[in-house]
Amino acid sequence: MADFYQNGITTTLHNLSNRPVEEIESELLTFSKKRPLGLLLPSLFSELEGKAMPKITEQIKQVPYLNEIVIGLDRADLAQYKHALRFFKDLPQHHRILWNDGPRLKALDAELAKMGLAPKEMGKGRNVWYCMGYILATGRSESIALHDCDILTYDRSLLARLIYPVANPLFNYEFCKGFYARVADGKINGRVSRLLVTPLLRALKRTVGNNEYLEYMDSFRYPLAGEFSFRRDVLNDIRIPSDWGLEIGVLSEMHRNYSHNRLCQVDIADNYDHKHQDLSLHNDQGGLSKMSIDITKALFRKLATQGFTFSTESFRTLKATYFRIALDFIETYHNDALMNGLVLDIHSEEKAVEMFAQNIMKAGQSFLDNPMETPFIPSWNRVSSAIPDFLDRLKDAVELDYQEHKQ
Ligand SMILES: O=C(O)[C@H](O)COP(=O)(O)O
Repeated sequence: MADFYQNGITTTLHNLSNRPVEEIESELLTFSKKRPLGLLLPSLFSELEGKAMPKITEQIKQVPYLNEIVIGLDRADLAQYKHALRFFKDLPQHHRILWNDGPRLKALDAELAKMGLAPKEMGKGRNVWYCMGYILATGRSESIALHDCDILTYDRSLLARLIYPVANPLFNYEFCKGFYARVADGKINGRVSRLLVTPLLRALKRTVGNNEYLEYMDSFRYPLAGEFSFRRDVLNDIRIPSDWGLEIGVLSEMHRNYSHNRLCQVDIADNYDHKHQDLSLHNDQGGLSKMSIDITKALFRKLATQGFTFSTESFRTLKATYFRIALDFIETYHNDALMNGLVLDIHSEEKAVEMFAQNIMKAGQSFLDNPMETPFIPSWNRVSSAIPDFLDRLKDAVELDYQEHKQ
């Protein structure tokens, strides 16, 4: 059971009563008559063959209130796309799969690339972006939830709690971020969130000075959660990064576009486990190392748009401040773990913090070397203004793929 503390400037909706999921779902069903509800699932083909996705799909089959499910499928050849069509076939809700590697969607991507409008990197950001365009094109959903496809502890109450704040017509939220405790197998996980993001935000507050944006970011209990929900109009004017800065980038965009009372966060699960990546200590092009660089750059870029100037010296100071704060956090997490009978390996935590500290310098250097380089994908408003019928053709391409290959 959680407490009811409101931390910082973002409204927090807690789980104070463990309401039965059926009860929430029956409310959602009523809401869905006024605000049709959708679900966006960005997935890799390999996730269909993993442990999490079959269970997630079984749970979603029982969800009564969804008007549309949009699955973005990455890294699938034709046989794998057909496999995916079979995999999702029994979903009772209307659903379509964006076969991102298929010839039709690739041709559309090439058309955008010619005009400098296509995402520059493959990955979850790109996948989510195309699915968002598709949702705009179908107009079938008014409020939409998005969650990762590697959640091992998935239960359909996660979805119900995630979508509720943007589904209830009495609420005025445009966007809602999920949070949970990433505790599994007797361990406290969430290494990047705990050991990089929170201490870095605290260090930035100390070095660049207290700033409303940093306060806002720090008020999210799990800023890296891949789970969030939003009203459809959010999609027109959002610029999302195609790299690992996606989650931070989405929060930053919400900060730019809406006032605080339109944003909230919600407790969606008692615990959460997912696929864990390697730290990737010796290769900053992969694993949590690349993730930490992308995330740090996303924060620097946002602060630069607010008029802050950075230099090698300021990054050096930031690194030192971060390092001290992060080491103190390890002690806090360790004590929390001990009291709860959990395990926390101080040595691996310190190794992670040392790597993140180095990556703050790398992110800083890369920011100084290439100030104009951004991973942002253009907003759908911009694409539609350049190519007015693009969204319709995206919708048609998804439908043609489906009609051609469904069995
Ligand atoms: O949320 C995070 O911090 C990263 O996704 C890493 O998570 P993990 O430590 O649970 O693998």
